[in-house]
Amino acid sequence: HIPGDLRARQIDSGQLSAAYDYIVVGGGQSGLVIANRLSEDPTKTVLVVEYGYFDDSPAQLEPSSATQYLSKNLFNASSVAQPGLGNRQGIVYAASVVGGGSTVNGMLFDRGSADDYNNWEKLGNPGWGFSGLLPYFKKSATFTPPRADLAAEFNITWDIPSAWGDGPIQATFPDWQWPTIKAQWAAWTDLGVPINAEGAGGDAFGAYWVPSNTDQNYRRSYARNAYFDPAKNRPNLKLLIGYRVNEVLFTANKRADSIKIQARGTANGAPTITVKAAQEIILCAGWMHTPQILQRSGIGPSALLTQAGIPVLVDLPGVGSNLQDHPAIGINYRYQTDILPNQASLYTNATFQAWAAQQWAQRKGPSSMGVGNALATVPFPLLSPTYQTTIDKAKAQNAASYLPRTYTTENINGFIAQRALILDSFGRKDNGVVEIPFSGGGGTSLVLEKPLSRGTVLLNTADRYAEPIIDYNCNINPVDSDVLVATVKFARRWYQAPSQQRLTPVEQSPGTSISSDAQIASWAANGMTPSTAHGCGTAAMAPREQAGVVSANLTVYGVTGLSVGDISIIPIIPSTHPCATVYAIAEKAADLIKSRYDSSIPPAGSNPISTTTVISSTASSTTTSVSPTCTPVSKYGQCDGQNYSGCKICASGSTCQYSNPWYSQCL
Ligand SMILES: Cc1cc2nc3c(=O)[nH]c(=O)nc-3n(C[C@H](O)[C@H](O)[C@H](O)COP(=O)(O)OP(=O)(O)OC[C@H]3O[C@@H](n4cnc5c(N)ncnc54)[C@H](O)[C@@H]3O)c2cc1C
Repeated sequence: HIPGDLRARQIDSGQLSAAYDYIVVGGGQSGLVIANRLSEDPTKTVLVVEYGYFDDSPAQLEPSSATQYLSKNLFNASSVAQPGLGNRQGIVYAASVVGGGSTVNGMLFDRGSADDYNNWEKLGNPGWGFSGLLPYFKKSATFTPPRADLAAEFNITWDIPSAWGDGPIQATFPDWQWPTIKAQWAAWTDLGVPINAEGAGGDAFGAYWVPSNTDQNYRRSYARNAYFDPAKNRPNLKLLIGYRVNEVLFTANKRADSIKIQARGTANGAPTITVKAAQEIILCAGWMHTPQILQRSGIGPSALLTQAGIPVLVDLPGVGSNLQDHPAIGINYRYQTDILPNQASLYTNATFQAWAAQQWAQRKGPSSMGVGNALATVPFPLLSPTYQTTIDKAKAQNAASYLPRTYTTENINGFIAQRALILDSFGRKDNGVVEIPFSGGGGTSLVLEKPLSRGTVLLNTADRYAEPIIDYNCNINPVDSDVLVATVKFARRWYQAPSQQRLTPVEQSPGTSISSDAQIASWAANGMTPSTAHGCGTAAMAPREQAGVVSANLTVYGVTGLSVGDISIIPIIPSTHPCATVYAIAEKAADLIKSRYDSSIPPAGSNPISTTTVISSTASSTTTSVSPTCTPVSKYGQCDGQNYSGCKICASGSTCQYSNPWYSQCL
């Protein structure tokens, strides 16, 4: 169900204007933030083109959605076999729904440490240190404290002045915590891990509480309902869904002129529509597709483009390199003398279950929890007595030996510059190398926060419109394995710390038979995931000679009128779940874009699409058309689904709505 007011802003292809002042490619998390901010000025027109559809299911707003990751809202892709993981293929998470990752994610709403962002600045990006980003963190989010008795019982802490502002995204703590977590908190202190009162103000190291991005009724607060819906009365903001942006087209002097779009689900080579941008095109298609669109448009590593038969507009070796994520592995203990109630009580104890259901009917109790609200982000010196040996080993490495074979000198130099900063952070006590989330249960994840392995997202040269070839290159640098081995040993100490003993923890996995470093490393390689859905870095903000794709003002090197505003610009992955950081990036991007508004360019106006002048593509020779490609389906007709081969464009006044994999309907 789409409310009428929403429909008014949502357009179908027949309602497109020939040109807009700004075009945002991707109506995901960052795209909707940027579109909102740019359309605050009613004289500027903004078009957002999004491949996905709306997810209008109320269930998607519930805390339980935090772990659902519905495939209908994700791209269907996996990585190539990973030699560092016993040749297993890796899972790939990239959202394809209005609101993007913010619509589907786990709602754990944290930030990196100040040192993480300061590294971005030190890499050659003025204004991107923590002090430069903090105003944008504050501009994007509002924090509401939990109820006082819960905060007092669990010692939940926060510090509003240092971290929070009055932005559209709502953050708070759920109405519940599991009692066992108290012993777990105490165990950090047993091990000398500092407890920080607030992580979001730059102190995201040690152990700290993390709110969820929900409103006070524990409903998801995300890009769509916080940034897009409130803009409903703006006639200058338009969203086209169910369309894929194929390429950006350029004028002879390399100014981004327009985008070429194609209805979702139509065959490769099917007719396309071209829409012009007067001021700027902003790529917000996420870590997987922003580099792919650049590559298809002739901006990327020249060897790859040549292989794909794409004329090279700008040779930028950084496009699609520098892929980073947070690899992780689960560790599991059973508490033999568990405290009641615990997480299992929700399934095993009918009385508790009934009470929880009754509580949730009033939006209270355990069901208000998502994935949990406490993290330990452990600095290397606290994790392992041999941390300096690992740092020395990394410093002595020949960087190129562990980087993908496709990396050029620029890519290698970029990594060497990153490595110097990362290894400094390895030695610090105010930044963590590993994350251990805890919520009272016996199992947890051990998450590598600062991997040295780097991957790639490269165009499928045989079919540029197929999903790109993703290679995490995970666990290839042996230093990553060393850090993970140290983490497993440290996690065992945490479970065995005095404060946890009254729970009588018994190790289930990896199990006590896995004891030597080599055994732990092999267990990890065979079990770890290369991704915790934190893909980033594939159009990095860095100096061009270090394989940067965008400058510190987010414009793409070698062309004008084109920028990137999404997670791809992250040069070095921070020790945090990235959602809050993406909001800050997008808020800052919007300010940068506004500040370079070129008043000498005539406003785009609102001429209908039929007057569009088609600019020939430097990237591809597929035919371009400005009229709908088939007879639009009338309201209530089928418009998509497996084995459906009819027209996928809905008649004016209705849009194609997903019902299930077999059926979408014009509504
Ligand atoms: C399953 C999952 C769980 C996560 N859990 C957490 C969490 O608990 N905490 C946290 O902090 N972070 C989490 N994240 C990460 C966070 O949500 C993402 O990093 C963030 O949303 C990325 O924002 P983005 O704007 O860069 O990209 P996205 O939000 O992914 O937006 C990209 C958009 O572009 C569209 N698009 C792609 N290609 C094209 C094209 N060719 N044409 C038109 N449109 C296109 C896509 O459909 C998508 O909507 C999670 C992510 C996922 C996927």
